[in-house]
Amino acid sequence: MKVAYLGPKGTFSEEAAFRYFESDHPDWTMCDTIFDVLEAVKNNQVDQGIVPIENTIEGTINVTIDGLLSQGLHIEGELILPIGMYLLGAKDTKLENVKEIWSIPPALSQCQDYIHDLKAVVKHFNSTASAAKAVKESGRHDVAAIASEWAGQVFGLNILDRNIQDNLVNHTRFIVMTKEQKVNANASKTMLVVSPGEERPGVLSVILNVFSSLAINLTWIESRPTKKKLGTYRFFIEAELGAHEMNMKKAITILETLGHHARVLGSYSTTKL
Ligand SMILES: O=C(O)C(=O)C[C@]1(C(=O)O)C=C[C@@H](O)C=C1
Repeated sequence: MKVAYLGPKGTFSEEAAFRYFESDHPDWTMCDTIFDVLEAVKNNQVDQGIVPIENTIEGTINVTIDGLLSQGLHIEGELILPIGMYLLGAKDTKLENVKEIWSIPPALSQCQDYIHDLKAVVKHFNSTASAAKAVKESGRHDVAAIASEWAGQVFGLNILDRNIQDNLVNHTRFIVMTKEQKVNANASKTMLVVSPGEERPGVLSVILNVFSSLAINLTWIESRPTKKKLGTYRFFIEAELGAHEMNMKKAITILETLGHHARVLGSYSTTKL
């Protein structure tokens, strides 16, 4: 089995991948960007890919949910990983001399208060670990990376500060994706994307009522623009019920009867670490 994740060595995605597939011993493929992971699954270069979808502080990772649709992928599993952000610098770098902080945008957003207090400017990288690698290679003492403690060890950087995220309790939810949809009779959740049949007042509340009337609990909802016309959206809805369950099948049938388009993006269970 081949599995792709966001590299280089030392990313949070790597930790998520290693822990999720612990006993499977897959062949690993490291990709340069989150989108490249999605594309590797779509192009059959790998059997599965694991990518971040949501963080406690930063919220939704849009490249993931937009890419799920554009690449026609399915969700097979989910893992929730605790995240501690570390400020890492080259040997002899002093915290008071750090003027620039490098990392991937979701990681920078998770540490906004800290960066503001430090009055540092930010520079975007494709991952926390690629930022850590660049700090090491730069040889500079006025820059630091936000990354994991493990990335610090991989690239031989010193810890300037630890747990610098805005909220101490911080998690990122990762999803495991495949190209083909598989039926999972033990799934406890379903992710749907619902495109309203027509834009009219209260359309979202009509859609949500379908779930509440069947006593289906929703765990996540995100609206994303259709990218075709300003003010038009589709809704990602995650429900706490497997797609094989009678009530979930009913909900989908009712949504379709009401003229909405409902597509199952996956049905899966959660692994919380
Ligand atoms: O850059 C990494 O280390 C990643 O695995 C990506 C990512 C993300 O984009 O959310 C994953 C978990 C953390 O929330 C921060 C970064």
